[in-house]
Amino acid sequence: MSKLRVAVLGAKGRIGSEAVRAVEAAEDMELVAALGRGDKLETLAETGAQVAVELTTPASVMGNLDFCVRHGIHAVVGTTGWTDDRLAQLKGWLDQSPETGVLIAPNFSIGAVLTMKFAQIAAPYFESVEVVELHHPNKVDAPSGTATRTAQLIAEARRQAGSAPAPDATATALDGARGADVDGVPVHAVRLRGLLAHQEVLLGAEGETLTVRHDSLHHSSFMPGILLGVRRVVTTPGLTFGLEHFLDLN
Ligand SMILES: NC(=O)C1=CN([C@@H]2O[C@H](COP(=O)(O)OP(=O)(O)OC[C@H]3O[C@@H](n4cnc5c(N)ncnc54)[C@H](OP(=O)(O)O)[C@@H]3O)[C@@H](O)[C@H]2O)C=CC1
Ligand SMILES: O=C(O)C1=N[C@H](C(=O)O)C[C@H](O)C1
Repeated sequence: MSKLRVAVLGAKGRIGSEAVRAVEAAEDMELVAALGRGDKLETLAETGAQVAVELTTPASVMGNLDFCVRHGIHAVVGTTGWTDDRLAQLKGWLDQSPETGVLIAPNFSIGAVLTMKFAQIAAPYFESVEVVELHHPNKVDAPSGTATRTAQLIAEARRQAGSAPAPDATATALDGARGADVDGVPVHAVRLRGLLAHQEVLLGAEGETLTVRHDSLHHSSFMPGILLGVRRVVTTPGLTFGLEHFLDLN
């Protein structure tokens, strides 16, 4: 069986360098390119890359995906910063290249994917729900992509169930004190030396609370999800948003 030809973009970064090692260690994959900032994207075509693993920055990701999709190179994307406008632009590119697949995974770790699922299930059963994400202080975006997605999924679950808005009597507040409002769900971001990537979903009802917490303690937690994404994206044309779709959780 021929090996999947894989490239990593953002190969010198925190998660990118771990992904390079994971692809090199995977028996069914061959690392054909490891690109950093300033390296030519043409290398992807020249080396015959079938899948690009995109782990750069919100400022770089769109240019890289434009190139990949135009060249029929599938992509597995962990980079954050996804807005409705960006997703619409990407879908437009994919319409012009209907055999190409792109997976965007707000989080590649199984625990984080399950946290999102559990939060979605629990959200309609509690009056109050808030999300707290905690990350290393080198992270450039807030709130995290995972927390944003979690809040969107919670909001959708509550909408579908006809849940009332969460109670909150706050009449005065300093800017930011109640967090960011993501689809009506407060999301709080902590940046702390010593942390990597952590999230708590706090749910409250009369007389009880439920906390769903996940901790990524090392970048290795993201690698099985990235490798699964690479294996599945080559046979999944179009846009897939969320690793759960490749885990058959839906
Ligand atoms: N989905 C998931 O499970 C996870 C997602 N992430 C996300 O992945 C992204 C990267 O995170 P992290 O590794 O911590 O960040 P880093 O800053 O450590 O890494 C990003 C790397 O990308 C490089 N880069 C920037 N632009 C380009 C470009 N155009 N082409 C190639 N390389 C480029 C940077 O170079 P330079 O240093 O020169 O700028 C840097 O080496 C973030 O958006 C983060 O949120 C992170 C962990 C898990
Ligand atoms: O920047 C990080 O480190 C991470 N980014 C992703 C996010 O924003 O959700 C995934 C994980 O939280 C680590």
